[in-house]
Amino acid sequence: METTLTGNTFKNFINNEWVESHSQKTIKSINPANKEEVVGYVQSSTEEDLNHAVEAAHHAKKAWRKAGQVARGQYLYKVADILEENLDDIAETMTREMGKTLPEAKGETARGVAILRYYAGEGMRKDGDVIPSSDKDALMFTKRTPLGVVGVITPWNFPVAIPIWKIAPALVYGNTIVFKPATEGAVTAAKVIECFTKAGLPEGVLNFVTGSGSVIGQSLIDHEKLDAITFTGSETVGKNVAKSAAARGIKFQLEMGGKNPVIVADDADIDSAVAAVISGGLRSTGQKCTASSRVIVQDGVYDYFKAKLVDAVQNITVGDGLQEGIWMGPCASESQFNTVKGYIEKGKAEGASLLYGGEQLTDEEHANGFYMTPAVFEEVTSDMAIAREEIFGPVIALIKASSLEEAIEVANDTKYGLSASIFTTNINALLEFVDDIEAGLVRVNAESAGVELHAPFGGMKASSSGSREQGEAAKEFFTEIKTVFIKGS
Ligand SMILES: NC(=O)C1=CN([C@@H]2O[C@H](COP(=O)(O)OP(=O)(O)OC[C@H]3O[C@@H](n4cnc5c(N)ncnc54)[C@H](OP(=O)(O)O)[C@@H]3O)[C@@H](O)[C@H]2O)C=CC1
Ligand SMILES: O=C(O)CCC(=O)C(=O)O
Repeated sequence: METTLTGNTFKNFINNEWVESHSQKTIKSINPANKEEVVGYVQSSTEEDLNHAVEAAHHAKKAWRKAGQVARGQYLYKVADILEENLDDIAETMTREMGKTLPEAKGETARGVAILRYYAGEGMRKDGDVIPSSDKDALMFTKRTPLGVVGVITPWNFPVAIPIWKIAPALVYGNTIVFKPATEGAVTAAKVIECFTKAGLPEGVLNFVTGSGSVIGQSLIDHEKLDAITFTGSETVGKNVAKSAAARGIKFQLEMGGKNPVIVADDADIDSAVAAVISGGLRSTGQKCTASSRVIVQDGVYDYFKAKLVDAVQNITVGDGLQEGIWMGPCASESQFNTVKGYIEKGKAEGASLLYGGEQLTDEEHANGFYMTPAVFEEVTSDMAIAREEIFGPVIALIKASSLEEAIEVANDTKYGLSASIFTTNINALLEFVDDIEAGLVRVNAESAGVELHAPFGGMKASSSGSREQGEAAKEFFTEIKTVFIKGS
């Protein structure tokens, strides 16, 4: 990739220029597979940098709104092509920066390309409806209008897909942006932003500022010229984002944690259920908000399912995600590794039984990385921390249930409600599940993770702020509706 960015130091992008922070300081991003390796340096930005970015977005908003939806969509087609040309480099950077395996990183980057093309197409779709007026001589219609300057705060676990599924709809519907990525994924994010910049967006339309969440993130939300904020990350930070945004009366959208259940009924296809729990629970080292973390198994198949699951988990290869043959990479950071380790200890202390894994790998090949073997607990009860709190790591908790009703009750016994899945061949059971489960994503004979870019994405209860992202749902957040009534004089 051409270096509008210098070497492995990545700058902020403000008003169409790559600029250093006023702090003259950078933050080091390291490889979780090998902590000795520096992936790059990003700017440790100040409030002053952030203010420049918001001012730039504010000045650009009128012209961008007036550019029209069709023209805005055309930019996104260009970005998609540029991202596709740079897919290998960006995917490799993602693997080196946050640890997911290269095939997963390539898949995610390709998904970013597809999301861009989907929203590019939105450029040519309707932006309002004609509604018959009770006055026969009048014309009444709705017209969608952008919110203005939108703040985008994203996590590190999908450093390409999540920023794109927020930025692409925000842009096509006419908003300008200040984007603050997770520090842990900021080098990858800078490379994604470079694809946008190469498409020739007008000055100030897309601004990129890296730095500490508590400084840059909070100042962004509190900025008087910010018109809306979209956030994905932890529940703790999300709640604070909501409080600050509500205090200022701006629109906000939050996607936060999950404690996603998978029910395995007595009549399930056990091989499919095992494969789905492994993929849903352990892909990306369990670091997905949609990850399967509680597996509620009916007692008729419990022992058979458990034996097959443990057998399959034992075969998982853990290592550097850039290497062929590695199925699961390291935890994304030392702090994430310590969090997971803490939950393994808590699980044991609270009386759950560790069937397999949960061990730090310290041999020569793994000594420099944040590697943990995938863990499977049994005898887990709903009151234990490992059954209640989002771990965001490779930990599966098995819970036994004696009936479908009990399984659904246990599944719903959580403050979260993002994704839930059931494995059954009984139509009545699946219909009951679809009806009774408290989750935004309801999956039958499919893993709890896995998101379709053109379908609404989001959760119930503490998982989201009630709104949905992606597909057509994005339009609801990134626009407001004007109802226009016109009568000739
Ligand atoms: N739902 C999901 O998809 C995700 C859930 N999580 C959950 O959160 C836990 C912790 O992960 P973590 O990365 O620390 O998540 P955070 O919620 O801390 O980070 C998410 C984003 O918010 C930013 N941020 C941090 N503090 C503030 C603040 N006060 N105001 C505004 N923005 C802020 C972060 O910046 P910075 O990186 O600079 O701190 C990052 O860009 C995980 O273990 C997991 O349970 C995490 C990631 C994704
Ligand atoms: O399951 C997925 O593909 C997306 C999950 C997600 O959005 C997240 O973990 O933040």
